[in-house]
Amino acid sequence: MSRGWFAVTGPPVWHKNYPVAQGNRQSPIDIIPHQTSHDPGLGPITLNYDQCTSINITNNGHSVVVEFEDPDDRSVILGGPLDNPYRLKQFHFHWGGKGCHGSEHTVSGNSYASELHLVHWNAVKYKTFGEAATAPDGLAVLGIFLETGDDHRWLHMITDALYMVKFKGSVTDFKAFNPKCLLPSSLHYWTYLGSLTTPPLHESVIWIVLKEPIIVSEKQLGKFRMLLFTGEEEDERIRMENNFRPPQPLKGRKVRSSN
Ligand SMILES: NS(=O)(=O)c1ccc(C(=O)NCC(F)(F)F)cc1
Ligand SMILES: [Zn+2]
Repeated sequence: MSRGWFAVTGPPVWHKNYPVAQGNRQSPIDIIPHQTSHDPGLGPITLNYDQCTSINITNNGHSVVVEFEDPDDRSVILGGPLDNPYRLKQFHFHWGGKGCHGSEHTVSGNSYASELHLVHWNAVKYKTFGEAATAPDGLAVLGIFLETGDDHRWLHMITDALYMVKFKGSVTDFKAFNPKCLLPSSLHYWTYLGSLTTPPLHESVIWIVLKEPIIVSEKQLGKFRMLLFTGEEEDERIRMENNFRPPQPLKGRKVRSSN
């Protein structure tokens, strides 16, 4: 079947401009639960999001992103594999085409319908997000799988805003949204050292992937597919879908399990 636009301009050709695409700690990966090591020293993660300040929602041509104010430690992730608190910067999603799965990480070769990434940065050791994004312990991304089933009671707050950011480069206000409403009931996780999954693919991410997916409806997921990869001024309208990178070689890395 014809590989989509993202598959032609996307992952298979990234290594030409970003040789790190073939590096030793690339993401995503296939997580094989029984091959992960349970590390009793690995504590629980804590998400202090109650004082978070969301700013806007934007279509950056790769995904739809909700950005947060990060002038202080008002909203952080801490604990687990992290030595410092990491500040919430943004969250975004990856998804498939109609009926196709679209998560980035897979579990025993199985992919989920979609994957939510909450991106945090180490403001203790680095002065800016940009600096942290190039450091080996600069970022911590919390990955949450989305599985289709009933409507998610809060996801409509995001999907209702998507028509405002249909075109690449569009942005609209998105205040007072707390992503805590998008978490599953369990915070049990797998963790490993990896990278950004889109160019420049910096190997700067401590990945924390939750084991329990959240449930959203096919209808809600379908609204993400009305977004476009292309800008308002472009002739060709290319639907934003299948914006996920496939799993990358583990290269001997250990995946640890919280329990
Ligand atoms: N899909 S992901 O791995 O969570 C992911 C998270 C963040 C970024 C990002 O900020 N790129 C811009 C930067 F940092 F300047 F390179 C890209 C991908
Ligand atoms: Zn992502």
